[in-house]
Amino acid sequence: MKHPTKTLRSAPRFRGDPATALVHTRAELTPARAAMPGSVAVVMTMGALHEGHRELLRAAREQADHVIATIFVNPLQFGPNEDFDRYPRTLDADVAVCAEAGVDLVFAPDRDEMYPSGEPMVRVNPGELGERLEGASRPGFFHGVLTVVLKLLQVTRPDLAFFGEKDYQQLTLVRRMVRDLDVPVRIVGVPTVREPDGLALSSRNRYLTPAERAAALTLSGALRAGAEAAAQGRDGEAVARAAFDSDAAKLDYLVLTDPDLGPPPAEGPARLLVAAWVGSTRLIDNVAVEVASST
Ligand SMILES: Nc1ncnc2c1ncn2[C@@H]1O[C@H](COP(=O)(O)OP(=O)(O)OP(=O)(O)O)[C@@H](O)[C@H]1O
Ligand SMILES: CC(C)(CO)[C@@H](O)C(=O)[O-]
Ligand code: BAL
Repeated sequence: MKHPTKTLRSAPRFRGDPATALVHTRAELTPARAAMPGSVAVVMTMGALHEGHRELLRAAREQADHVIATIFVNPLQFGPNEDFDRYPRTLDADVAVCAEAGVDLVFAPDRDEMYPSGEPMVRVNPGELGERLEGASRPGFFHGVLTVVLKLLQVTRPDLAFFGEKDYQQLTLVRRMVRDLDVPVRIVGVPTVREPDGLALSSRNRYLTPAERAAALTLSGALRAGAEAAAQGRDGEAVARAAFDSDAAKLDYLVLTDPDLGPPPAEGPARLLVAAWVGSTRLIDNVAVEVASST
């Protein structure tokens, strides 16, 4: 069911849709945001929207009076040899998804709008957690992510902001940033949406050939095996490594941690995380684990 939305009179309508406005500049965003009474949620994306993003939008729609979606492929978080140029850009389809999900306002700035002075001199430092896992393979990645997340929080001024657990380290660091820097917003994590066969939805899945799509199942398969083993008191990380098919994909990391990405607990809630290359595509995934004591 489409949730009712309140019309914002001060912003241009997307293709005449009465409920969803599309804006590209802060000058347009500011009055449209100011015209939103009640609570506001933001869902930040890089576009190429899929069912995972739809779940974030649904959760936001349920928990706030108004929803703002942002669509911006942030150059600051891409390394020099990464896929910034290749990243899918499907704005028309994305705005249609947002309209269908009952989003009030889509903010889709270009690079100059977000970074009018070029590369920002001042950036958010994610600390040592930003150097591990994703940060080890993608130097500067979390500086870029947290900087743009903070900027988008400043311009949208939401009460709630929704992030997917698929990017678990990102979610963890956004929570830390908000706490450490006293940003007045509540961060809401949304469980990972998967294909029926277990593959975590990701915009980068579009890069996969059919053979690579099949090979990519080794990520979720290994996590499942590891989680089951840990729940039975066995070494979840070791079992997951053994289950990972290194002919199908090239492993980057596969680690068991505590829920805050610290050392793994002997017992209780934990997280198992994986990153791997499938052909030229780098994919990540993770699951919640309940470690049973081995004694
Ligand atoms: N399968 C998913 N389930 C839940 N949330 C998701 C899923 N995929 C992405 N998200 C969330 O959507 C938000 C926007 O992510 P983004 O636009 O980068 O999509 P993505 O699929 O993660 O792309 P990429 O393939 O580049 O990693 C993030 O908070 C991300 O965690
Ligand atoms: C949070 C985010 C939109 C910042 O560019 C991006 O990292 C993403 O899509 O997960
Ligand atoms: N999905 C997180 C953003 C990125 O991988 O660049």
